Amino acid sequence: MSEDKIIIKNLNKFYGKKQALKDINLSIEKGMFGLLGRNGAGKTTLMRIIASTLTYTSGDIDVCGINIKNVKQIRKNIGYLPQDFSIYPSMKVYESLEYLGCLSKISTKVLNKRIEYMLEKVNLIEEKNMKIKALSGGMKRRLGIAQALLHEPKILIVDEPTAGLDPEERVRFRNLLSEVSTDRIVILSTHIVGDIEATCEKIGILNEGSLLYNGKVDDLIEKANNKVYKITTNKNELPILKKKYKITGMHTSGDKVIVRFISESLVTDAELCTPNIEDAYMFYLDKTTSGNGVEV
Ligand SMILES: Nc1ncnc2c1ncn2[C@@H]1O[C@H](COP(=O)(O)OP(=O)(O)OP(=O)(O)O)[C@@H](O)[C@H]1O
Repeated sequence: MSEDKIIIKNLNKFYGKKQALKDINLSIEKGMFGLLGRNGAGKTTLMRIIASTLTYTSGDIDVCGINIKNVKQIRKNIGYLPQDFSIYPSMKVYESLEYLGCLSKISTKVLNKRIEYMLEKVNLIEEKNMKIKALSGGMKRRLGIAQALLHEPKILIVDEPTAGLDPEERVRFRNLLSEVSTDRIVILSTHIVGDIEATCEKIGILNEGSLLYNGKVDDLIEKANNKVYKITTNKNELPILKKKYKITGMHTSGDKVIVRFISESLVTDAELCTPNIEDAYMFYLDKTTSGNGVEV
């Protein structure tokens, strides 16, 4: 049903002469959807257009049965955590949510209950009287999720949320996103492949404004089957390997270097490995942008 989906048709976006999105066709359903791409691929542009904070040049978008032109209705249905989320540093956590809730015209009676509920959910109840400037980076991101969900939207859009977080906070944040995606659409935009692997069943890969891949993570990984190898070598041999293959990982141990790489043809003196999403992403990006094409 279109009430549960975001449907994007022939979407184009120009900034002056620069085309940031090229004829995007995409359908996003309930659950976590990962939007992956290099810096400048067009992720933020797409996120902001869906969140109705940026206009598009041509095409059409339907957000849970509402046309994108109906900005007021769209905003009621969307919670957005931008890449550069910031709020008055001298405000306290609870106070800031009260302030944002008032701006969203949530009645005071409902608002206090929602704030308590959201602070529990994002694990910030003990910090509710702390000033925002005293929060850690991870806490600030979690507060960002609380503010984005305060008006109970059907869709949550999160742009590059884990940059700069320590490993424990990153895992905690990812788990929070997975939890909130059980009853809504969550779009996670990132260039960190590990964030996607841990949370998303479906992904889209953007490159220079074009959607290169749209489908299941497992199907993408399948494409790199029998193409990922591991070899133990020494530092002198490294430049030769780098010239010959696409390197996806390197681990130094004393004089030895263990190199993980992609090869389309059989490499008899290296060990074949099970691909992970990072290998598959590198393989797919390389194939589809080198002009050789990839079997789909
Ligand atoms: N306001 C703007 N004016 C002109 N060009 C822009 C503007 N905003 C973005 N662009 C360009 O559009 C392209 C897509 O940018 P966008 O920020 O959407 O990419 P991104 O995938 O989110 O990158 P990042 O991961 O670095 O945030 C880039 O080439 C960028 O330079």
